[in-house]
Amino acid sequence: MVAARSDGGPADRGEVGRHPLRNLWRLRHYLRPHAAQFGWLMLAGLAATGAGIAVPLVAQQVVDGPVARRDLAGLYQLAGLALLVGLVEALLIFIRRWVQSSSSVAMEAAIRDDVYAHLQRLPASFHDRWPSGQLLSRITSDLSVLRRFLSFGLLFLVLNLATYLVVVVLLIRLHPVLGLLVAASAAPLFLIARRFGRHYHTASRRMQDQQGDVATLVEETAQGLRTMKAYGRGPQLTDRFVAGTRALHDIGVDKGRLLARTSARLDLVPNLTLGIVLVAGTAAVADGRLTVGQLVAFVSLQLMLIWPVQSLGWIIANGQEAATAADRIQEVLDSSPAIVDASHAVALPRCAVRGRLRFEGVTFRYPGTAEPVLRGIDLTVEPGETIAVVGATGSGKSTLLSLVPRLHDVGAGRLTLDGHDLRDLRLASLRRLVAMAFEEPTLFSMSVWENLTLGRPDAGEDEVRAALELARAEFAYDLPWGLRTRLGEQGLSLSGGQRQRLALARAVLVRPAVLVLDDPLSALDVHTEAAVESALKGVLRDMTALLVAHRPSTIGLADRVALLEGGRITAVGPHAELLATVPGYRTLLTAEPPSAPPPRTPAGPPSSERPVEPASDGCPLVRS
Ligand SMILES: Nc1ncnc2c1ncn2[C@@H]1O[C@H](COP(=O)(O)OP(=O)(O)OP(=O)(O)O)[C@@H](O)[C@H]1O
Repeated sequence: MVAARSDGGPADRGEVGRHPLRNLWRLRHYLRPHAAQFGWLMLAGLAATGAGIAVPLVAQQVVDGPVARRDLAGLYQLAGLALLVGLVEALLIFIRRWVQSSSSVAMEAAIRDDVYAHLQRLPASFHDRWPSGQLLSRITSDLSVLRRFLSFGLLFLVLNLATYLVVVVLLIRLHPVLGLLVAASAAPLFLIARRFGRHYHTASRRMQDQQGDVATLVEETAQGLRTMKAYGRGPQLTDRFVAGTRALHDIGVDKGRLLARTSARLDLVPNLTLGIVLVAGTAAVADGRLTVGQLVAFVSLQLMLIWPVQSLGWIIANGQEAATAADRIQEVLDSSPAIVDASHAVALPRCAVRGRLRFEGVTFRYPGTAEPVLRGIDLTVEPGETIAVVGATGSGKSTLLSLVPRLHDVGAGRLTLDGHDLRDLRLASLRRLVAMAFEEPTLFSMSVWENLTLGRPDAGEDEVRAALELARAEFAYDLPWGLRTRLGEQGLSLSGGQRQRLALARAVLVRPAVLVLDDPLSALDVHTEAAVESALKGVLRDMTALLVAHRPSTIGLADRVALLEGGRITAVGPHAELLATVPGYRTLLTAEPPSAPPPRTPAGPPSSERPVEPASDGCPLVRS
């Protein structure tokens, strides 16, 4: 089973039982556009219920009238009436179903669209914490649960309550004492239902969370299939999956048994009252206090309560699942998109931007972590200048770059473009001015053309061709359908280097004011890398660029280098100067060891006498 997390992610699962219906109620505005349709379907439902209730009353008239008097003509009349009532009921049920299917599906689609749009607004830090399987299960299965509740649960809750009330009133009118007895049977039903609702809410939350965890496992396995196969970890992953599905199975069985126990208890109540009514009713007929027709009507009406009571368990279960689904959906909708446009934010036209990028005392810490990753960063990238950010693994290079398109916001200090604090610019405008290419590029399962023009949907064929040439990505024309070729999920049908080149072409195509390149050439062979670099040189001349580089050849593209050590910039200057004057930089770029190696201990045992310890597979490991 996937472990629960407590970092503000999806597994902060302590909400169960506090206000079970609050979040369901908060979704009511989705009903508003369909209020008229719902009104009609409730009306049709109530009318159909009324027609159903009328049938026993007609039966009473038949028994006490034509049957008692042996009046065949009267019998035909009442039978015709009963038939008409039955037809009207069938027609109303058809209308209700017709209306309900379209409105509930429309509501489901509206909520789904909003959740998806919200997911796009949420910052990168949200997606860092939430497993995608949890999001997937919320946007698919939880919404289906809600739809089922809106189309069946809610409707039958209202119809069954209405049936119960009307029937009880009619029963009291037919025989006050027996009618009140039936009315009183609502008390144990209420207690059973309340207890069931509480337990079932907890069980459905566990079930729906577990479904999300299992979806995450499936998604991880699909994405990491190559790694899994390469390491032969299939059986271990299968074990994790089986444990997850077993947990799902166990919770499902618990839920099923809870529902079965409750249904049995709920069933017992109307059957017991029916038994009492039959005995007492027959005695009343014998005493002449009740006619045979009235008894037939009483029993028929009482039988009409069996289904509402029997279905009560299912309706509560459906309601609780919907409440849980609403909780889970609201958890996503309630996550605030921390990075949004300020009310005073302005848009900068591309032609008005020179591209002076300045970090002023920038500090950044990831949410939920104690230590800042970047501290007091001061760096200016002049218009048209290229700065390479160089640093050891984990020193904060990617984090630094991610602040430029505001994938994350600075904690302290500020980042400016031509003197404008980035937080004073409209996000859409900023992201048109800044283009980014990552080391691990994401391509979408759409055509190569659509992937390339993601940031410039209006780009013409010549511009796309130029961008592809610059990124040495002309191979795209040789794909089976050229640029119309649809890429597999995440572009995995291409090699790593091909993906990187397409992503680079995509970034360049935007003609940004600031180009941010997070080691985007790492997967290229030396010849392709050299070709891309020589082409990039020309492009970088016209724009401000910040690039993460590890290899001296890529660093060669930069006018200056900023050395990032432990989240601080410790040196800035031309590559040759840093190489000559900064030992830390030299160490990073050359094979030179960080400091003089410790002298070999003369007394140390020869290698053949070094301690040997067994590894987990039983083979010896030499500790050096
Ligand atoms: N989403 C995140 N949440 C919490 N910590 C993170 C997150 N992303 C990165 N970090 C931490 O921030 C630090 C800097 O990471 P970053 O990816 O910026 O380093 P880097 O210099 O780009 O490394 P590399 O050269 O290996 O790509 C690391 O210690 C990393 O563990």
